[in-house]
Amino acid sequence: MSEIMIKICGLTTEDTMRAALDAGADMVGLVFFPKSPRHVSLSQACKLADMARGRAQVVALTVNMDLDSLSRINELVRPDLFQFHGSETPEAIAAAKVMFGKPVMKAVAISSADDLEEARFFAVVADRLLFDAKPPKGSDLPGGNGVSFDWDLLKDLDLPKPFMLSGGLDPSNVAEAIRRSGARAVDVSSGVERDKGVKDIEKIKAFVAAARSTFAVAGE
Ligand SMILES: O=C(O)c1ccccc1NCC(=O)[C@H](O)[C@H](O)COP(=O)(O)O
Repeated sequence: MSEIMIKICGLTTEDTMRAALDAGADMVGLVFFPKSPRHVSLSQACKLADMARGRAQVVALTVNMDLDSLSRINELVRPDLFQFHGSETPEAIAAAKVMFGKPVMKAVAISSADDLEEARFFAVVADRLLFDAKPPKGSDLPGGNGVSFDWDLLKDLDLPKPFMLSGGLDPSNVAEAIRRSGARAVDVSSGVERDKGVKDIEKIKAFVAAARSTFAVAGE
């Protein structure tokens, strides 16, 4: 496995999925949230997941979804892990983990050091945490808003589970974000798009290259 883990989230087309896989993404995210411009139907998701299987981990991203709907995604799409990006409780996350027997990642919205305390509750049940910025006021989306938070807050963070950094990353700032936060895993959506919900192949390649080269420089 690469030394920096890279997730490209919100892929909706075969071309952009192929670009993410060819660029060497470790994880690819499929969004199941109808309000999102990146929402995929179950049939689209099955096709995209089949392309990725064996090349990258397929992440099913959901927001406050009930167990029946999660089960349908699990059976049909067969993701490698679930990402919960809503206000799911630790109990709901634990229930899904037991039911599906798969790793789960919980998104935690950060705007100040106090928010990191919430992460400690989720670190008990989730396999990984994903730190994202709080959504701007009035946003319909709990994530994928292209907004960043103070990366320095994560420096020297002592948690029993690994974390992934997300929120407002792009090819031009991912290097600095990795250096300042100490993250060993990064996630991007808007920062590799040319329009809201429309991924850009060149930006995907540039993001993966920038994240990987940063780790090599930082590790010297
Ligand atoms: O991407 C979405 O549309 C989305 C919708 C609902 C919940 C979460 C969503 N995305 C979450 C992600 O994993 C994003 O990659 C993460 O929030 C970073 O997004 P961005 O700031 O746009 O890179």
